[in-house]
Amino acid sequence: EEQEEDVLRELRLFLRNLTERLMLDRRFKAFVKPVDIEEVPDYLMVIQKPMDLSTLLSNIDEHKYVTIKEFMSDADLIWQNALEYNPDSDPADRHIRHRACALKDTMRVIVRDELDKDFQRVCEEIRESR
Ligand SMILES: COC(=O)[C@H](Cc1ccco1)c1ccncc1
Repeated sequence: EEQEEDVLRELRLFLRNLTERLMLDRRFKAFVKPVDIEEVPDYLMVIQKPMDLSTLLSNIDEHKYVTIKEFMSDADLIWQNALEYNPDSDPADRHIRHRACALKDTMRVIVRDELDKDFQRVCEEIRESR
C-alpha cells in the first residue's frame, strides 16, 4: 500500500546517503567501482560475488533492498571479497585489508547511530508480508 512505499522511499534515501558518503571517503577509493577484470584476470576465479559501491547505488535505484539486512548482505561482500582476494603479508595486501576493515566498521557505526530501530522493524514487516 502507499504507506509501505513511503517507508521504502525513506529507506532508499538513507541507503543512498550512506553509500554516497562512503564513495566520497578517500580510504574507500578502491571500493567505488568494480574490480577491473582486464587488470585482474583471475579475480572471478577467486571471488564468486563481486560487489562495489557503485553497484550498490544502482541496486538501490532498482528497488533491490526492502530491509537494511538485505543491503548489508551485499555491502559486506565488498570488504569480505577484499580480505579474501588480498590475503598476503605484503604491504599492498595489508593496506587494502586495513581499508576493508575500516569500511566494515564505518558502515556498521553509521547504521547503528543513524537508522532508527523501529524504522528497521517496519521494513522487516514489509519484507515478511511480501
Ligand atoms: C577491492 O580492490 C581489490 O581487491 C583490488 C585487487 C587488485 C589487485 C591488483 C589490482 O587490483 C585492489 C585494489 C587496490 N589495491 C589492492 C587490491
